[in-house]
Amino acid sequence: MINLEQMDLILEALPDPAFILSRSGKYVAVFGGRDTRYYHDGTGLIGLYISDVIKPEKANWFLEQIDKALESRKLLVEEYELSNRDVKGLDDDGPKDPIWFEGRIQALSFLVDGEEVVLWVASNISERHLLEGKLRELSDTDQLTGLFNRRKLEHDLTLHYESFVRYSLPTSIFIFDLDNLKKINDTKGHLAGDEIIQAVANICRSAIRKADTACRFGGDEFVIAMPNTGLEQAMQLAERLHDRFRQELNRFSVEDTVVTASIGVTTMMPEDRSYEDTLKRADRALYEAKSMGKDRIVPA
Ligand SMILES: Nc1nc2c(ncn2[C@@H]2O[C@H](COP(=O)(O)OP(=O)(O)OP(=O)(O)O)[C@@H](O)[C@H]2O)c(=O)[nH]1
Repeated sequence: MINLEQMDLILEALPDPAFILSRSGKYVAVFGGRDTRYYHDGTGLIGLYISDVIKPEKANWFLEQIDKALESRKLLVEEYELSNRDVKGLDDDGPKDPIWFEGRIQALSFLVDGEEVVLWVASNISERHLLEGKLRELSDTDQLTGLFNRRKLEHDLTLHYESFVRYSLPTSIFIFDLDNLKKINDTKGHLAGDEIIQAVANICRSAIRKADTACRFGGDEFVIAMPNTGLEQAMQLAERLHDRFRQELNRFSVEDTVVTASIGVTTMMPEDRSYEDTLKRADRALYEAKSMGKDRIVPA
């Protein structure tokens, strides 16, 4: 049998800190989480209230989670970021960078000073969080150019289409395809072609706003999605981009062959049943630009 003294030692040896918190946010007790490579010592918080030590917005979030766990009586699992600078009264020993925590919050079946309480176990998941972020970035990114890939474009367009349906916020789209890349590949080699594709990506990156999604759609085809942008404004941006391609891709010319871009431009319209309809219209405009002799912009 484990005696009370041993129970205390077990609680102190818990790898992750376990807080007992009251409904009003009082730190009633803190156990475990003693390794300063992972955690700051939380014992100085005992007797204080969350709202005394954490800024109001974050403190409110903590209080809401306590409420939720007390109401549901079920295990609540939440991820959050916190640094020792966010919490008054913690000492400097412990990780310097903000920590990502997974909080596991469970209502307890007794009162402390007449108040309901929860057990809040806070596990440091910073490494996992970082890895997840890197994986997300990799799965959204085109390797050659660093632009977004088709998967990310489709994700963003789904959200933009919802905004369009709900709030009539228009999203415009360019779809463009390089002209004559095959000739450069065939005469100067595939690496020269890669360099052109990268140069195009750099131009796109420097021309777009933060909210826009520039994506390599495949091969020598690119798409830019611009939320909150109508057709007229999109046409102006397309002209500007097209001019820059003309100026900056000139240096890759081979004999009389110049790499240019054919661009189809459109915007979401009420008859579009999904973002795919918008993309298809832009693609038809691109096809028209190609068949009219390339190196031009066609709106649809
Ligand atoms: N170097 C390089 N070439 C690529 C890459 N992806 C696609 N291409 C080439 O891009 C060309 C695309 O085909 P097309 O669009 O028919 O070729 P194009 O000469 O641009 O023809 P037009 O669009 O009609 O002007 C093919 O030659 C592909 O091999 C890539 O990642 N690197």
